[in-house]
Amino acid sequence: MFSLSSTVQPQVTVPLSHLINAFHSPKNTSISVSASFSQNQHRDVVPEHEAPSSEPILNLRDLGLSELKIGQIDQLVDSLLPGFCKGKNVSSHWHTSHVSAQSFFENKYGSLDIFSTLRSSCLYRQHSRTLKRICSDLQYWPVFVQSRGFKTLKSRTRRLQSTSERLAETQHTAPSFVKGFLLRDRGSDIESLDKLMKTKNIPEAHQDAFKTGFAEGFLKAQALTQKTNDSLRRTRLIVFILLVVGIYGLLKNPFLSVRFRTTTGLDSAVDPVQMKNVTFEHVKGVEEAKQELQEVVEFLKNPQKFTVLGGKLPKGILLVGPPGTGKTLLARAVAGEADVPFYYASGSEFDEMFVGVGASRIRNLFREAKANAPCVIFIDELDSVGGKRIESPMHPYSRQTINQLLAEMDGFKPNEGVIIIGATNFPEALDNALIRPGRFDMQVTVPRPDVKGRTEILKWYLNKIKFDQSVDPEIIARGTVGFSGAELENLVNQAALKAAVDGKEMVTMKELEFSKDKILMGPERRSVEIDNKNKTITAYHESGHAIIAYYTKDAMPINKATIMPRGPTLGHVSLLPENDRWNETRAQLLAQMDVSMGGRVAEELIFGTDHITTGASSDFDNATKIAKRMVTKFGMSEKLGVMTYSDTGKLSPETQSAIEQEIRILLRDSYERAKHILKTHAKEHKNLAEALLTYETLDAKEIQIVLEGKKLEDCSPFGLCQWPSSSGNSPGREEMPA
Ligand SMILES: Nc1ncnc2c1ncn2[C@@H]1O[C@H](COP(=O)(O)OP(=O)(O)OP(=O)(O)O)[C@@H](O)[C@H]1O
Ligand SMILES: [Zn+2]
Repeated sequence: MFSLSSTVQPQVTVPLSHLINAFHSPKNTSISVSASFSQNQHRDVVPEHEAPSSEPILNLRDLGLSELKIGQIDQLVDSLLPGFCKGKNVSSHWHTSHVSAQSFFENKYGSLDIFSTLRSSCLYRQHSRTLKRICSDLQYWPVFVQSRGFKTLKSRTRRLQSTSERLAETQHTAPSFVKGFLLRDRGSDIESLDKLMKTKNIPEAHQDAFKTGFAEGFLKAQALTQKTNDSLRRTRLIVFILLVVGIYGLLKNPFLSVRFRTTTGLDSAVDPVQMKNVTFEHVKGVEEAKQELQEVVEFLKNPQKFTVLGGKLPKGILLVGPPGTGKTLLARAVAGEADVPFYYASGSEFDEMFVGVGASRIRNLFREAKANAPCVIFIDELDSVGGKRIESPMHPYSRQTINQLLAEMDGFKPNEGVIIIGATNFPEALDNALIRPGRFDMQVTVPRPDVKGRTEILKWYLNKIKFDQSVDPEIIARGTVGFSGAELENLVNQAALKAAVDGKEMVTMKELEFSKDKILMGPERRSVEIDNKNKTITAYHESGHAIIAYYTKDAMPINKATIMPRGPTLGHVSLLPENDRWNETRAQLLAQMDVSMGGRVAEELIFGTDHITTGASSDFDNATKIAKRMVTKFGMSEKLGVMTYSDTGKLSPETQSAIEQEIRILLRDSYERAKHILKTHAKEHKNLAEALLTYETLDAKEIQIVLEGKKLEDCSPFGLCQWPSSSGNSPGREEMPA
């Protein structure tokens, strides 16, 4: 007797000892997968003498029986059950057709149709009903459904053939560990042997062989389960190693490690950076701040010099100033000058949603720094960690973090060699406890650079690029009031990019002016189609501003006039103060108002009252602001006297109307002065507007040439004209009326 167990394709498993006697020696084949059975279900049916654990278990295919012929099956049955086939040579209709059916099956599936082979055997012919039922049941028997874990297998009643094909395919393509998952024990799906034999009415005589077959299958399944478990264990080990390597890689990646650090708090603060390459030489235009920090450098270099006299140096230094003025650069320079480690931390790194994470980062940072003293700890955006200790849903644990910072600052001695430099744009937002003596007790202001500082910064960054000798950094510095060091660096960089785009070999004033205007007013809008009428209005409007600026003594010198649309404007005139203005005189304020009025006055004089445009609104804004400040803040109105009026909404109606009256008078007078100048210089006004229509942009020298009545085309680059000095104070300037 033999039992059938199925794998990828139906296989027949028989007790090996019987088979070896009956047939030729076994062949090894590639993969043999047997159905797995529940150990609990079948352990009791394994005959001990039949299944020694050392005996290799093979199925028909292992034994080279996939090419089983009918005669061989009969022979097999005969050897297993002597006399079983004797005298039972019953002819069958299968006999004539099985060869073609079998070869068809082999052609189509590349393997033997074991069922048709079985059907042709004497076993089948003798017990056709029983075996037919077994064969047909086996096609739906759950033992075949080894890929039940797959969603593609929709029901238990799927046909054996398709299941086998699918599994066969998976076997070829899937890696071994997947196969392990595929072939996991499905014991609960398998009917017990006793039950099966009862329901299938197996004759008494055949039951032993059936049970033996089952036992063989069971042992086979056990061997397979062992193999699967090994492969799973190997897979888990590989996955674990990959995971460890992956996490290590993430931590080593600088960008990711920062992210990791900010989200886990598992790190030990930051790695120190040696700042040898950044010194005070790299920081320009902030001389006072550098001088103040020089003594800190001395302390870091030679702490004994200070401790001998019993002096104490501040533990913390607070750098206060607008963004981009070089606070971080200064802190780096302190570490670089002293040649000590520099620990950088941004306040926002300590701002955490999770309790204790921010505080633990502070602890780690200070622990590392103390271990490496002397050193500099720099905390950027100090206000985000050391802000006033208020409970807020946005920063639920800020109180804890700042307390930790205070504790750490108290926890080391002043002369321990750790200097903490904090930077903030909002010193007023800092917690008072943080700025008391003993903590951040030294405050250094880092302001926006003045014209001298800007010139130095521009020169520093110009020296890093190729620039033409005609470039005058001071002119750019004068036109960049309020620019920070970072903005000036950006200006030079943008000029270099522009020169590269235009295919120039070096940066000239043109590119520097271009990038300045771009930063101040937005990019050029060359693509904007402006009709001639509007262009003409713009040219006369801008010339109006330029003429007033040129002929008014206290106005700032002109730098440039253009009718190239840029940002929200259709054109503009830029004026350059000779120096940064710390104070402005009444005459200078009135001159600024007059220059603002020049645009509208020009429109009115040239095109008539009915054709004035909306283009002067920002000019009026500007002029009105100046007039209002003169009256309400600077005590420059005779009628209202030397008094400030801060909240004009709370003033009496009389005072309010008096203020309005004064402002109106100032603006009206300004308008009249501008009108007078433009009427007086109508010819120059016209020449300048036409030059602008022709050349689009004119610089200070070109404007002066036009206003002196010369033609620009006569002044070739070969020097036919004498360029006037660039001081900007034209000889034609009129005295400002009082
Ligand atoms: N005074 C300066 N001299 C030279 N370069 C400067 C100066 N100020 C700023 N820079 C340039 O601008 C960059 C940014 O400056 P930095 O980060 O030091 O400014 P910050 O004051 O710390 O700004 P924030 O307050 O936004 O942190 C610097 O790396 C440097 O290249
Ligand atoms: Zn204007």
